[in-house]
Amino acid sequence: MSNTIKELPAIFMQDICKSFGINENKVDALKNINLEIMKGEFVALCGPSGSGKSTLLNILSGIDTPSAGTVMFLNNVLNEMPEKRLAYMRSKYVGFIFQFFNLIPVLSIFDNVFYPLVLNAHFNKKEAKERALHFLDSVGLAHLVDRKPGQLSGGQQQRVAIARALAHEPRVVVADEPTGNLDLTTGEAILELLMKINQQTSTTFVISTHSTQLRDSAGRVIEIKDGVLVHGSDE
Ligand SMILES: Nc1ncnc2c1ncn2[C@@H]1O[C@H](COP(=O)(O)OP(=O)(O)OP(=O)(O)O)[C@@H](O)[C@H]1O
Repeated sequence: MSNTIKELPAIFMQDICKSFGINENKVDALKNINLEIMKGEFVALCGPSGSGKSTLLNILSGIDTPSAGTVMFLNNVLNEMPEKRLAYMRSKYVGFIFQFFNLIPVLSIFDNVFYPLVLNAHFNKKEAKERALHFLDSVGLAHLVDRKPGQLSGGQQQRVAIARALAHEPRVVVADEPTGNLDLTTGEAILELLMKINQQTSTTFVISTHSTQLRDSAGRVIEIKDGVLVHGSDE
């Protein structure tokens, strides 16, 4: 008998369906999705506009709940979890990166990373300060911490968002078109940074993208079309 114990996936989805609206307005955004993503994977989620990428990311990270099926995140069943525990799971184990950065414009770069650590991840102020400075340094922004987001380039703002997403050392980073608002060269630099972090920390990355470069570099490509996985699923 083999002694090999199969590693549990970071994310497991079984027969996931998600519908929005009712009657003639009903949209079946996800149809019977089956998917496993292992710890440390770097996954690109590709598909045309409206194919269900954001919906899939929202469900696997506990932002939204499925209409049917089972979703497990780090061995916790998410679909019936009370919102309070879901919020705890998200703040502790997930880092989010968005297309439009979602930084708070009135706060400094430092405070954009520092406050979520104190308010959401419940670090004390000393540790939050050390972490904020360390992660801003690791994305090459130590010299800009006193600026406001509006005083940075798009690529620099996305680096702040990456530092914010990583500063609590999440198990999974979910990025919804992180290079979608950046020029090609800046997008490539951001992609390289994400891949470097993935290799150094074995944090799991799930990234929705239209970028061919990201698709070519990812460890695995999952393709979705009209709410159905057409490539890269577990069936
Ligand atoms: N809150 C909602 N209410 C109603 N319909 C929704 C909602 N969110 C998404 N949809 C619909 O679900 C389908 C999938 O949308 P989703 O945003 O997941 O696509 P996407 O692949 O991320 O698109 P894009 O690349 O343009 O961001 C679309 O038909 C969309 O109109």
